[in-house]
Amino acid sequence: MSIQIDKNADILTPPLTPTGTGNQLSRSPSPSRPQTSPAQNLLRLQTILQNLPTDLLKHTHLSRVRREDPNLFFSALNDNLIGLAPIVYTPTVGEACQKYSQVYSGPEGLYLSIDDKHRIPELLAEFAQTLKNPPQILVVTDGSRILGLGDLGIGGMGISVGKLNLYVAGGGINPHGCLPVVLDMGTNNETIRNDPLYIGLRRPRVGIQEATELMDAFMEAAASAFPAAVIQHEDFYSEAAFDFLDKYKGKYRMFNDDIEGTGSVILAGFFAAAKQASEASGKPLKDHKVVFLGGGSAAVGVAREMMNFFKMQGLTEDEARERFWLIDTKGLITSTRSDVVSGKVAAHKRYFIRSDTNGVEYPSLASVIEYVKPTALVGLSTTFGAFGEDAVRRMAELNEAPIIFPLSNPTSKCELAFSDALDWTDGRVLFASGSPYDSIHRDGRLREPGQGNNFLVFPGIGFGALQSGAKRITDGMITASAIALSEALTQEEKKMGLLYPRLERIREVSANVAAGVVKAAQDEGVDTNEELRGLDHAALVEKMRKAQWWP
Ligand SMILES: NC(=O)C1=CN([C@@H]2O[C@H](COP(=O)(O)OP(=O)(O)OC[C@H]3O[C@@H](n4cnc5c(N)ncnc54)[C@H](O)[C@@H]3O)[C@@H](O)[C@H]2O)C=CC1
Ligand SMILES: CC(=O)C(=O)O
Ligand SMILES: [Mg+2]
Repeated sequence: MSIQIDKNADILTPPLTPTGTGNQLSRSPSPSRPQTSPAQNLLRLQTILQNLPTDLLKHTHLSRVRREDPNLFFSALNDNLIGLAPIVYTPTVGEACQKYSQVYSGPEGLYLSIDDKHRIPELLAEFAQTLKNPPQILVVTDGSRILGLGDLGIGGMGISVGKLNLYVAGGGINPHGCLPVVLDMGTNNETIRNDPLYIGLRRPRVGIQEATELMDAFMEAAASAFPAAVIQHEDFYSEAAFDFLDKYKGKYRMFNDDIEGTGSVILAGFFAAAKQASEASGKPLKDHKVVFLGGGSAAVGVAREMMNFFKMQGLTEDEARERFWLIDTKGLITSTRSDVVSGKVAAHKRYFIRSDTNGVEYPSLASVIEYVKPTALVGLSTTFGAFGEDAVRRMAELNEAPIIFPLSNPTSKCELAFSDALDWTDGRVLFASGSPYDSIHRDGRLREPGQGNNFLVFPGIGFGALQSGAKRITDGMITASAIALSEALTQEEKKMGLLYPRLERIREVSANVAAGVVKAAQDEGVDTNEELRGLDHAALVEKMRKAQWWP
């Protein structure tokens, strides 16, 4: 398959109208068309959504609305983000990616094929000419690890679109500056490959060498065609994710959302949770012990970023690393495990290998909990229900306020449901999941689950990088995004014991995150926007708020 360019829908939304407002609502009404007001359109859309029987149908209907009338789509999202985020994003976006070819109704972004790897610059230059506005944010995936659902091939386009929906709704990026991209490198998922409706390449996924050739060409051509844009890498399988991040981070204005965005959001939630847990136990913050179920891009990215928590408590790097225990399908990652001894263990796991287990192996979560006696459990294992009743009850015996973050997406892959977490810990759990759960009334009190999902930071990271004109997205900018998110909690939210700010305030929170990112870019000397220099946090937040796009 070659590049697909739809000149009317080549970017998340249709092109701008001649009046430059980019939406249908502002067009002069045609005498032959019935009149309808924006308020009526919004009410009509809400009514239609209420009457559609499944979340997938709501998702596909909303996708169509976004392409036809972005102003209406983003009005609806802003009006009810809590209700619609689970439809346009996780969990429903997972099903939409799985069934992408079955419900496909037209191009939503840029589809590039491995077959075209030798003419990527030419294709991107041609594509750039069709755009009325240069893209500001590109979200690119190869579809190889979509949420916890595995290789979905070209269906990965759905996740690029979903992320950009939240860039607009949550971060205030102009939708006409959003470009979703999927790189079609084949797929190892035989079910979708054999589906007669599949619209991607019907062949096994290419190896890492060929994938890197396409990525090299894409990164170079995208940075050249859209020099001001931020490029977000999304849902690459873990080995590729780390390889690409290491290779491009120092060269292009890019970041990896699963490694760095997730690292940031979980560091922020852990600041709040560890403080509450230590207040309950009387134990120092530096004594927290964190067990991860999972050793992929998300787990290693989060553990790496959470090292900053312990360094801030005065620990050295080696001491901070000692606070983490990572479990993968073969058990606790130890220096004596056979794949480690033979050198076969994936490179990204090596940093967290435990070499203090005296030759004893810990093959299961239960055995690691007994050995470590952790204060926190983090799930990034793609395994539904992996935090079972015994493990959770044991965490509640060991801790006054156990920290349990089942973060795998979508809900069908989540390690622990919120209701079970409350039941099995007598309500003492400090909880955050990757996909949303409803609040629960318990013991006369409303318990609100945290949503530890990178959507709380990536819009601010991208927006801050854009506004500061950052040449690169540094580690310091990522950590600053986490600190800004944790500091965005209001007194009332803290009093309620929340780990994250409420979603209703996402625009304000994203402006705070972006301001933190801008300041870090300035401190690290990678910013180019001189106008923002010398401003304090409040003034930067004000600048970010004013720069946000509204429907
Ligand atoms: N909440 C959030 O914001 C985010 C959540 N995630 C979620 O994290 C999950 C993992 O993503 P990646 O690390 O990129 O995937 P991955 O597939 O590379 O990693 C999964 C890891 O879990 C391990 N694993 C699988 N089953 C296991 C089991 N039963 N017991 C112990 N370990 C097991 C595997 O060995 C592997 O190390 C996905 O579900 C994804 O949706 C990813 C990014 C952000
Ligand atoms: C949230 C996200 O980025 C993921 O689950 O992959
Ligand atoms: Mg992701």
